[in-house]
Amino acid sequence: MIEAHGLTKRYGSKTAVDGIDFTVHPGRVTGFLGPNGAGKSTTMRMIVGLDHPTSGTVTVQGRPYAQLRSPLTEVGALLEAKAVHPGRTARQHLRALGATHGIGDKRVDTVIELAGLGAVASKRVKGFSLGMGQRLGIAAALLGDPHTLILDEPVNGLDPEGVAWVRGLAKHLASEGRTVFLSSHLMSEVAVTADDLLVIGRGRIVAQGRVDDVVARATTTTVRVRSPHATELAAALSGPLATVDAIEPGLLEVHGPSAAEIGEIAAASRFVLHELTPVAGSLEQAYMSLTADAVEYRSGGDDVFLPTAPTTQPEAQR
Ligand SMILES: Nc1ncnc2c1ncn2[C@@H]1O[C@H](COP(=O)(O)OP(=O)(O)OP(=O)(O)O)[C@@H](O)[C@H]1O
Repeated sequence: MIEAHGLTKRYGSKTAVDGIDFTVHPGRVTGFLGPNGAGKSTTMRMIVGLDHPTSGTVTVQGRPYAQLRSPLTEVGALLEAKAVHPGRTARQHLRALGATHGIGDKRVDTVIELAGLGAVASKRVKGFSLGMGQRLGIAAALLGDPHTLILDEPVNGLDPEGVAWVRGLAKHLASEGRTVFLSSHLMSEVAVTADDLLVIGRGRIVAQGRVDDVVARATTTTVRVRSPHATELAAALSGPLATVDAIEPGLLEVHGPSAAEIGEIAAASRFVLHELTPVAGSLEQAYMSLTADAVEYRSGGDDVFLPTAPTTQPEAQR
């Protein structure tokens, strides 16, 4: 379990993490989401003692990282800025790490195989692709068979097989009762991997809880309604509490009332329904809505990619 109380980190005048409280539970995968610069890496670095809080505390199994007796066997971390000697091979790197904790070659070989690095274990790390480097970082995090895993963007640079591997691995580790805390910008991946969410924006927690609950609170459920009486039904439904979009002839998307309420209204007017489907909001929609006010580095609009309109008429039209 990871617990933070009033956790704060300031760099000069910049408050990277602003007095946050959260709990990351064992036996679950917790996704850590937030826009660029929101404070995710800083928070993770504080959990593993690479940064010191300006104020507040963060503990793993009730203790600050610095007080853990055998850190590598208690907390495994994959953080972006990892120190890997480029001249070492993957196996040498893992053996050197293991040696600090009395972890033997057998375990090193196990994590090499687990991470799919068998074919390149004797190659120097400086020749590694981004994805191979990620796999090595994950192998290092697993080396001590820790009860808590902190993974900062673990799927960054991985091929589809690697992404699926991380997904399965995270779920498997959680099913063994371990605490798995991972950050990602890939909403589709988090949606299928995480049980819980912690969403941060500008250094503050903007949402936390079970994925389904966070999504349900941050989005509205839309109901797809197919009916030969769509036009009349749309008129009957429209009001201050409902918005109705006509998608195509005979198909409506209704925002506001529940499927049951729509069914009742349709029945009262004897409108036949061919479909009545609640469509839950997506994690991406929830994320966009939760962090809308917290995005510091926003992309330009679509128009920046579009060619500018010609200022002169083409020859043929003159
Ligand atoms: N060592 C540092 N010195 C000064 N400012 C820092 C330092 N580390 C982080 N920051 C600032 O703290 C804020 C939070 O950064 P952090 O890297 O934690 O964000 P993040 O959520 O991990 O972002 P990303 O998704 O882009 O990785 C940013 O404004 C960043 O510029």
